Amino acid sequence: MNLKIACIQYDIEFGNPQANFERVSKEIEKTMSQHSPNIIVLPELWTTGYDLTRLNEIADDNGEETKLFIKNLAIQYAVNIIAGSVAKKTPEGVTNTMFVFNKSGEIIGEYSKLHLFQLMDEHLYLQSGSEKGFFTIENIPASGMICYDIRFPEWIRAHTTAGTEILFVVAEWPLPRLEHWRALLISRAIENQCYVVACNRTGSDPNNQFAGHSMVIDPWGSIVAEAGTESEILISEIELGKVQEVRKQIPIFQDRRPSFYK
Ligand SMILES: O=C(O)CCC(=O)C(=O)O
Repeated sequence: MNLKIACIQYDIEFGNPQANFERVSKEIEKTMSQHSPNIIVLPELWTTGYDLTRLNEIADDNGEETKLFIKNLAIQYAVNIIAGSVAKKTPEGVTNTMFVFNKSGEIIGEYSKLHLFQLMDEHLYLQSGSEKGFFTIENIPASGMICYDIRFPEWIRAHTTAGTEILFVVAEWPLPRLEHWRALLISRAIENQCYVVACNRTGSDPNNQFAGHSMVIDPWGSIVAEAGTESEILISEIELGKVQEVRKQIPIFQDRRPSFYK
């Protein structure tokens, strides 16, 4: 089975959800008319950016506005959407949360970032999630990860030992650590023998310049597609059969010795 995937990497407007909703609506319209993918992926915190000090004002109450907006687009274009992540206001605080919609507009996944990134003050303004990132998309077991999560191979392993074949990563990854981004994503694909589909943002905010370089990597670790540092729609086609092929050729999931890893 082949799937066409579009990662929409763009320059998020700092602290301006309305402008970002409008931008994403136009980008999805363009993506669908030019490429008709099966799945669209957006970056991390795409409604607000890292405007953390104003989250109380601009975070989305229980994610309701985002969910309605994405649901309508998914139905209108009959497309699955990994809706990056957004600042979701809950009674316990604000989480950095991914919503996943299928092409009928049903919500099929929700994941809140587990590892908060202290270098960008996330721990001061955000609450960590506590659930795994599993969902099933087009009958394929998949998982969502958010940015800093990719530095924790044990977290990702907890998803791939349970069957994940595609790892969707959404990010606001800064340019000075571009080579970490590339190396970590390629490593996660090789060691887990899964597809990695990673969507990063471009541009800058008052504190950081971001790397772009959204990437799609196959289970052998080969790069299927990679964007540059500017805004673009990165299109790729993935062949799901490759996951089982690679897992058969080098059977790491059978050869693991977890009793020695404690
Ligand atoms: O780990 C890194 O270097 C970047 C992480 C990050 O920017 C984030 O989690 O938002």
